[in-house]
Amino acid sequence: MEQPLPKSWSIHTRPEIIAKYQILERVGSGAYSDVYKGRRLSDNLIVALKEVHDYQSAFREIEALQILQNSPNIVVLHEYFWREDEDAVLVLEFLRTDLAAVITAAKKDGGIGVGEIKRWMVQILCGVDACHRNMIVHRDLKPDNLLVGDDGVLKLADFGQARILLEHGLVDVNINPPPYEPDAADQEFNAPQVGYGTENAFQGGHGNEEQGGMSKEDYFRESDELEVKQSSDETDKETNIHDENTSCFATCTTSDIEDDPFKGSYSYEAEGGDNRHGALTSWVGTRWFKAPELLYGSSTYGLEIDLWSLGCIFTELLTLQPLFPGISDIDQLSRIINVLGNLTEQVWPGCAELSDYKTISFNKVEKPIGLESCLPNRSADEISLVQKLVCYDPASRATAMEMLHDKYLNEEPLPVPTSELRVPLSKSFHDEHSPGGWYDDMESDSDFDEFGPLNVTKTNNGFSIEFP
Ligand SMILES: Nc1ncnc2c1ncn2[C@@H]1O[C@H](COP(=O)(O)OP(=O)(O)OP(=O)(O)O)[C@@H](O)[C@H]1O
Repeated sequence: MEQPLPKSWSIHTRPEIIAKYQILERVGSGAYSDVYKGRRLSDNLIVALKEVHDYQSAFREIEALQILQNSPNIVVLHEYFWREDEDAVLVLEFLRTDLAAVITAAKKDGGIGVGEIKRWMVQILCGVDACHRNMIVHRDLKPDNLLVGDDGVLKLADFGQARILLEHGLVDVNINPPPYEPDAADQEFNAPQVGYGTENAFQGGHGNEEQGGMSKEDYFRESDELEVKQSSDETDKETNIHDENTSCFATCTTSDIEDDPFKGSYSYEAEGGDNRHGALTSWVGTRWFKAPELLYGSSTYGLEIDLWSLGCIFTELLTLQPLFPGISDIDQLSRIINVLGNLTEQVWPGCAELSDYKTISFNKVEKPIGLESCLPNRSADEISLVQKLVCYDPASRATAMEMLHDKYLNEEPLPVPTSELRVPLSKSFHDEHSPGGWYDDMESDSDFDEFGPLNVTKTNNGFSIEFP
């Protein structure tokens, strides 16, 4: 009988991984992961090895990527390694840079041409459309999570916060067969199998953005039907805040001011397991790209939160500046209100039902500055494109599919071919995309990283680690 592999505490000592991959330098880390460049020993293919230290994040990323594998603008998951009590390691296609680096480089290079902007937008929209057709809400769209290859192809990545709002079969039973057969142990959560998933596992076919058109109404109605209300208002001490930049007074609860940095960016615990029909947490996403319904604590949001983020990303492509660079959740809302005006039932019927609507109130903004002021020197079509996404009422936001048909993207100057996109040679460390700068400063979980690549060899007693 085959002996089970010994459990290891680091990617460098995982026999099943080092048997297939040479682990090269660490190329990035996030709140719950470390990412290494790797080389597949069988054919020298360069890959990214993403070691995910959080169970739920790993679960969600694998599940979403399995469904989206046929989509050209979604990062390829070659295979994954996951055994009980160990971190999951995802083997992803390696993409050298990202849209944040493109924007940073463009600041030095005198901007991005309109044809280039349009090609970036089309690629982002194709990726988001693929997600939304499969009822996957990404929940953390931002330039850093839009990876770019040397050939200019852009791919959505970092699905650690993604949620599937419907069972796959409900979208279209014929075109979206379940990507895997969970074994008995996994059925409770309908989880990706803990074990090894390989490219072969994907051959059964998955949701494809080129198939299975749904009307916008169906697309969103099905999402709406799943929305579940959660009343989790916690009464807290009232405080007045004055935002210097926006001259906007807010009355709110103290819980927001003593902003837990994690609240602004990540939390999975609030949702528990993978209860697709349960309430959703509003503690997702990165603040600058966060839709107002999330900032007001909604637990009943849908795919539209991604559309708001898209509007913020598109504005940044057009102006090379973040649209709403808030320094706390209250500051974030205050900036939005200064631009769009006060949030009322007139502009968004039903907004008073948002869980924090009554606990956060802003003084009346007599003259909102309007999105056009945030897009100086941009055309009316460009402003209108952003306005279709950055609007209060989620139901009014244009879908990714509708945006792909937008006049702006289909008229001269047309999107340039991907091969003509200027791709920066290296990935800059773009602090401006780190709200508060806190997560770039976070220490890595990997104890080896400070020492660079290590020589790890198997001995009779375990492993020998040689520091260079
Ligand atoms: N496929 C890839 N190819 C190259 N680099 C990658 C790849 N995936 C991730 N990275 C790098 O690793 C970093 C962290 O990855 P990712 O954002 O997926 O992890 P995360 O823990 O979910 O991060 P975050 O805290 O930003 O949500 C990325 O910013 C990127 O620099």
